Amino acid sequence: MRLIADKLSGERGGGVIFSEVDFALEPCQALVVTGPNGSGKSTLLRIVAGLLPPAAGRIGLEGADDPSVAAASHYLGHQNGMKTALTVAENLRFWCDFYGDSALPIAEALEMVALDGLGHLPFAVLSTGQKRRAAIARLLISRRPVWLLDEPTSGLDAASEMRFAGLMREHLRSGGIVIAATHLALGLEGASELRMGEYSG
Ligand SMILES: Nc1ncnc2c1ncn2[C@@H]1O[C@H](COP(=O)(O)OP(=O)(O)OP(=O)(O)O)[C@@H](O)[C@H]1O
Repeated sequence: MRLIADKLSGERGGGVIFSEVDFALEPCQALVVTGPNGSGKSTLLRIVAGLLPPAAGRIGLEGADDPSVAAASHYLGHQNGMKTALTVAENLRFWCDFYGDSALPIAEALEMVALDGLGHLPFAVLSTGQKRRAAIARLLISRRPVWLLDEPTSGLDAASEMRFAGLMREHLRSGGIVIAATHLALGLEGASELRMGEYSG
């Protein structure tokens, strides 16, 4: 399997944000997307995830049964994607049913993000960093080879950042692919970097 972006352009509100972006990623490889505010990192991730159409170019998986990245990916955006009125465990159960492929029991996923014992709480009462950790647990409950992460460590304390770096490394070791947009170091040695913001029209 190979994830290929070929001459991708992204538009927002009718204006071109970036153009001619190319990359190719194989299992065990990571791409860190950097660049100033507004340079198009989130737009690029949303295009890769299939949430926005590219203005031009192509994104897809070569050598997979389904060439769409959407079916093979977890997308963690700025929003955590959780219902505030449901408990943490109920939210994860929803996502597990949605993905339809249980990789790790919910209790174990919560342990991996150090939220064990908090699954019964309404998502709304968690702290900011705890909410982000619950959203990260969503990546663990079902196996999807491509992780698309937008500022994944936003709100995390140092211990949680280190724990999450370990989870990303484990995902890569087991043949996964990571694309992460970030302003912060993620602890992914050997990742390629795509620097946005050099588009001049
Ligand atoms: N729905 C929209 N309509 C018009 N313009 C938009 C829309 N969404 C985003 N933009 C613009 O597109 C540009 C790229 O935004 P994007 O969120 O992709 O940048 P970013 O690199 O992720 O920024 P940050 O580092 O602040 O998260 C920005 O100038 C933004 O204002």
